[in-house]
Amino acid sequence: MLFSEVADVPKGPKVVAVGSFDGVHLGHQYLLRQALSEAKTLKAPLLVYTFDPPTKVFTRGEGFLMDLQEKVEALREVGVELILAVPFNEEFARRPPEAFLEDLRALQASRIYVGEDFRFGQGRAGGPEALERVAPTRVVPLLSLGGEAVKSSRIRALLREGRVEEARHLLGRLYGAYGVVVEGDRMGRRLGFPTANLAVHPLKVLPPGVFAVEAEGAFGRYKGVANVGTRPTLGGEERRLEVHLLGFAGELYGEEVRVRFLKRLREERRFPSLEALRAQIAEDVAEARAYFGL
Ligand SMILES: Cc1cc2nc3c(=O)[nH]c(=O)nc-3n(C[C@H](O)[C@H](O)[C@H](O)COP(=O)(O)O)c2cc1C
Ligand SMILES: Nc1ncnc2c1ncn2[C@@H]1O[C@H](COP(=O)(O)OP(=O)(O)O)[C@@H](O)[C@H]1O
Repeated sequence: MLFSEVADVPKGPKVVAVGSFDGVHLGHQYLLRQALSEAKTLKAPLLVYTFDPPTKVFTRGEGFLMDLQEKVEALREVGVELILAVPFNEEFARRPPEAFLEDLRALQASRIYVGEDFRFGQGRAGGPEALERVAPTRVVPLLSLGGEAVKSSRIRALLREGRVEEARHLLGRLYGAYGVVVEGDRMGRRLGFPTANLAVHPLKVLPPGVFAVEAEGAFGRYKGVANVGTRPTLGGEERRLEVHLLGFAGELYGEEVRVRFLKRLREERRFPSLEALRAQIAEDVAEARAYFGL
């Protein structure tokens, strides 16, 4: 169950895990598993109290790894059933730490779980000591992999460089994006490789480059090749995510498509001619086919 207001959450004592949980990565999963296990012992439900958008997206204009729909799905996969996602805006950011403690009291928190770096309230004034005034608080140390803490910002940085395989390793799942198929410039068909152009939220972090992907929707599940970039060969400007599905023929306009990034094939480049671009895309398809064993 998903709620957006404290008052709507069912009554009764509960374990509350608080955070932005952007990406629901391995560090988040590590924290949530501990919270779920203690909830089981206490015979109380676990509530994840999260912020939409993630606080840093709002305060620093950073991109996000997951929108609320994706986050809810990932939390459910970890076994979380109760989610409170409060809209994080100007007004919420200005709330004093005490207002947040009031929320936790109203939620009847009997245990609180936060990551080591969690701060709350205006000016990040509140920390774990203050949470202890509401309920015993477990401060979970940041999980480390490869000698570095697993953090959403580290995953965002990897993705900004197109490093989807390393991001997958820290996320514990493939990185994905989704959107409704919109009309493009109708060049794909002329090139021999029709591409579904996905309307993706402008703040969604997308890895630049050409990738072997899986694509899924009401139309089925396909392997494919995707390009994330501005299409410099065609003088494009805005960022796009386009996917060509292998072995598919049909109409996709208006369909929702979800793409998962498996392997980076190369950088996007500017080609001297459409013919050179076409030849390169044919090579990308051959490389993806080999990767998938098709
Ligand atoms: C696998 C793949 C790789 C691509 N690589 C490039 C690239 O390196 N440079 C580029 O300018 N466009 C690249 N494109 C984008 C094509 O220019 C684009 O698919 C074509 O313009 C069709 O656009 P449309 O869907 O708007 O008709 C690539 C597309 C695909 C599917
Ligand atoms: N194998 C395929 N992969 C992706 N889209 C396909 C495929 N076959 C047909 N299509 C359809 O063709 C459209 C893309 O053709 P394209 O010429 O690139 O047009 P547009 O510029 O409007 O994207 C897709 O939106 C989809 O409806």
